[in-house]
Amino acid sequence: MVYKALTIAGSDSGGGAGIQADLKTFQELEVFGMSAITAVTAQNTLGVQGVYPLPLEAVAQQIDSVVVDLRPHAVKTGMLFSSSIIHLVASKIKEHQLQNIVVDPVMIAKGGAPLLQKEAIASLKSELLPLADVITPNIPEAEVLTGMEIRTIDDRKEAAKALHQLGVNYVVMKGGHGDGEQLVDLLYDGVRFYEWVSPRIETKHTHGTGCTFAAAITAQLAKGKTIYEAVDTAKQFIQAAIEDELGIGQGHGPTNHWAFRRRQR
Ligand SMILES: Nc1ncnc2c1ncn2[C@@H]1O[C@H](COP(=O)(O)OP(=O)(O)O)[C@@H](O)[C@H]1O
Ligand SMILES: Cc1ncc(COP(=O)(O)O)c(N)n1
Repeated sequence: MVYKALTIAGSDSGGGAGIQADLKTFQELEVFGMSAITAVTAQNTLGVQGVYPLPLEAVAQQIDSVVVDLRPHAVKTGMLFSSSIIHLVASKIKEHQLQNIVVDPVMIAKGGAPLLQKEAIASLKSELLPLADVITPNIPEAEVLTGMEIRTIDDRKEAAKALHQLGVNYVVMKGGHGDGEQLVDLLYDGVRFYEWVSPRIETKHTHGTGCTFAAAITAQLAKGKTIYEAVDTAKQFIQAAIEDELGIGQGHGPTNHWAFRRRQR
């Protein structure tokens, strides 16, 4: 059986985040990766130098081309940029009855460049989240989506419940932006919370961690793993990718997408 996953996201010319991170991660986890590009960014480890959204027709056609011929077992969304792209992606998910939808609600790049227009947040909540099986916000994204201030682990749990109420089946709240030496990632399935606690790795090379983590979850769901198993593997994948740093670029470098595979030997 060949498992297939589609990423609908922005291109990162620097290769560490976006479409490039997703495809590399799918490949490392032995899932055939396909893409529909929403926007092209000129980007490197120092920041985002340019953002060029594609015409809606181009985004629609890429999704149609992939789905009619190569139907994916799971779909990840990343940088969607505008409310019109979000509306389009939501309608394509419905039209093609796509399954295992993982929404990474990308809003800003690590350096602060906006990857989602402010006015698009309402469409993200009302149109895309009700179709999502999984959402993978970091803490600032969860704050924007819920309007809540998140300080404690209990705050995170309240926010996860609020996101679940928007129609998402599984909320995976990433803990990279919390403080302290321990990092806590949470999974909420509407009934129970599951926690992954790990030591914070001291490094500036975390460009693309969110994309890579969500892509690993998507790949595992494409293979039919449960959400718990998928998050568990994604956690090991991102831990290895951050630990075995490549140290390339002058700024915030990419993670190491082949580290997890090498550790399996
Ligand atoms: N310094 C770090 N050490 C270990 N794990 C990290 C570190 N930074 C992020 N992670 C992990 O990487 C994933 C992405 O986290 P986060 O930084 O919160 O998301 P984003 O990249 O979207 O801002 C999470 O699983 C998080 O726990
Ligand atoms: C095209 C694109 N998509 C997403 C991100 C977010 O990256 P990060 O995972 O570092 O927050 C990015 N920098 N560029």
